[in-house]
Amino acid sequence: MAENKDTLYATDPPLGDFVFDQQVVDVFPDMIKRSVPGYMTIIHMVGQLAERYAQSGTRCYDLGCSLGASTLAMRHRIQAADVELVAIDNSSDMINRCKIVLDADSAEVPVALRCEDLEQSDIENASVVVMNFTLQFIPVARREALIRRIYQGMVPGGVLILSEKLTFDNAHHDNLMTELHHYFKKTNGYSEMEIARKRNAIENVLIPESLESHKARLANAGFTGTELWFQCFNFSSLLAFKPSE
Ligand SMILES: Nc1ncnc2c1ncn2[C@@H]1O[C@H](C[S@+](CC[C@H]([NH3+])C(=O)[O-])CC(=O)[O-])[C@@H](O)[C@H]1O
Ligand SMILES: O=C(O)C(=O)Cc1ccccc1
Repeated sequence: MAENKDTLYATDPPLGDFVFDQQVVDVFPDMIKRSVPGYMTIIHMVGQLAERYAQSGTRCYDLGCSLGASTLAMRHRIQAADVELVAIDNSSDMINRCKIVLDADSAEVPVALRCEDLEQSDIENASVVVMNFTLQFIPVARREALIRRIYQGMVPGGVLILSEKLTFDNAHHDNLMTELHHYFKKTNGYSEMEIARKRNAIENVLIPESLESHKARLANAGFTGTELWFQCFNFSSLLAFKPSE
């Protein structure tokens, strides 16, 4: 499928709050690659991690799957027998396009695609759960309940891969990371105007937290061995484990 360039914030009048609608779907692969440093590395490693941690007879979840990048990476690498992938997103525009992407792929692991609010979804018998830049869109006060439900739905020895945009408690470091991220976007062809408008559009929608807050929440829910395995500026990915019995 041809990849359309993201020019959503280049045109007047500027769009309102950011939503995952058809306009975003049409440019999403280009948008996320030019906006999230390390995105392709993280997707590649999600495949490797799923290969290692997927257990026979269990499910692997992609929560906030968008166009299914993590689902496809897992589907291409999982070797364990009798594994089902479950890809969930609450944007029907995303899910409709994701179905086309998955149908065009011939790998064998079955995928159940669900258009659901992941705060209401059943999560059961999961050996791998991926939340790749999705928790950041859930209201902060409801994040703990969701992380607990994920933990309850996992099998012993299961892994959660949690990728998030971060804030930093030190205001100087926080500004620096934001500047470095914006410079990354500039080098990827976004204008100062596009960067500023997108920043406004996501301000009330994408709420980043500190690494310490994420680690504390994961520990409260029962996860152990939480490690930061990837960071580029204010974009990160964590591994968290449900202990083996
Ligand atoms: N409550 C919710 N329930 C279900 N889905 C939701 C909810 N809230 C937001 N979403 C969905 O979470 C996704 C977040 S994008 C994930 C990228 C993908 N993981 C990727 O690896 O390419 C990240 C980004 O664009 O920064 C969108 O598709 C939303 O519709
Ligand atoms: O674009 C940004 O500035 C971001 O922080 C990342 C992002 C990527 C895709 C959708 C929303 C936010």
